[in-house]
Amino acid sequence: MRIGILGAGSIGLLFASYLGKQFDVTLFPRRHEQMDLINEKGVTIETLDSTFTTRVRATLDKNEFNKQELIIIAVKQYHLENIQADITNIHNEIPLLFLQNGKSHLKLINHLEHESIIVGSIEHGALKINETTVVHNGIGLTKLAPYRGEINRISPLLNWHCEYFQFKTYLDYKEILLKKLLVNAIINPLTAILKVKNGELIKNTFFMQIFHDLYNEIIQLFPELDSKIVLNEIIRICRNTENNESSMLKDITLQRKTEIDAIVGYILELAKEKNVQLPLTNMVYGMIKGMEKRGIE
Ligand SMILES: NC(=O)C1=CN([C@@H]2O[C@H](COP(=O)(O)OP(=O)(O)OC[C@H]3O[C@@H](n4cnc5c(N)ncnc54)[C@H](OP(=O)(O)O)[C@@H]3O)[C@@H](O)[C@H]2O)C=CC1
Ligand SMILES: CC(C)(CO)C(=O)C(=O)O
Repeated sequence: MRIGILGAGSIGLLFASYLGKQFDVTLFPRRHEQMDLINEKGVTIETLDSTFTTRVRATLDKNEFNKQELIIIAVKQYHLENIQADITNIHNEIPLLFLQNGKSHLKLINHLEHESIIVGSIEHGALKINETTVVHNGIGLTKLAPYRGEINRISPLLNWHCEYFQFKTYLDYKEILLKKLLVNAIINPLTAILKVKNGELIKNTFFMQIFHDLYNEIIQLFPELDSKIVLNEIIRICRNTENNESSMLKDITLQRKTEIDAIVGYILELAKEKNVQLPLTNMVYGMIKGMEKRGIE
């Protein structure tokens, strides 16, 4: 199966390293410099117990999209607008897989005319440390569900077994995205504000109290979910990715824009519609927006 990966950041490199062991992978980075380095050195991954390099191709040639049998979109939410035209030009019969945190990408996806669109929720922790190297800091699942069309179009991927890199399919994309939204609404801003790795949130009793308070405030918006089960899932992901720096902490450290609007902003919009006050969530949102502004100025 020929797989194209659009975006060669933490997640793009993570997917390329594992999938490149089994499939014919082409990475589509944004910059020439990164393309050359990937073509020269391959992609190296550091896992808990080993380091290995996978040879994959990298290109900036967008015509190559249409030679793929699956395109994985591994850019941030706020990059999607810039690549919307590229995605629209991909032939409609090529399946697309979107891996973004948050839920804002659903608006863009809805406008696409592709026959098969899959959305994913990643529970791995990954950190790009240079243009060709990623550290796999937390082993988790990638949950996939069809947004439109048949998920079986990517059955070679679904049937492939790799111990540290597993996929599981679900029927209801709304449920997996909503649960992941809650994971990111708690872990990402708190780790970015407190400047701690994910595991610290559940090891430090004071941080854990803040975690619970924020969670209890947000979960009231979603009476359809079992509060205890979701809480345990968030704690499980924190534990599995204990050594990871969340993608939001990474963005704040590098003074980049974060995905706060697609995650916490989305929840605040929903609260407004439901006429529910979320003071803690508002505060957390303001803190991240303020830190972002300070970084960008
Ligand atoms: N990292 C993690 O542990 C996890 C991340 N996620 C989610 O996965 C998604 C990707 O995150 P992550 O990999 O961490 O983000 P990164 O910021 O590490 O990577 C994003 C990449 O997209 C590239 N990019 C931006 N615009 C373009 C473009 N026009 N063409 C090609 N490439 C482009 C950037 O290139 P450049 O370097 O040139 O700017 C960058 O390499 C996010 O939605 C995130 O929330 C989900 C779970 C875990
Ligand atoms: C799974 C988790 C919390 C890993 O850090 C993540 O989604 C992120 O960092 O964005």
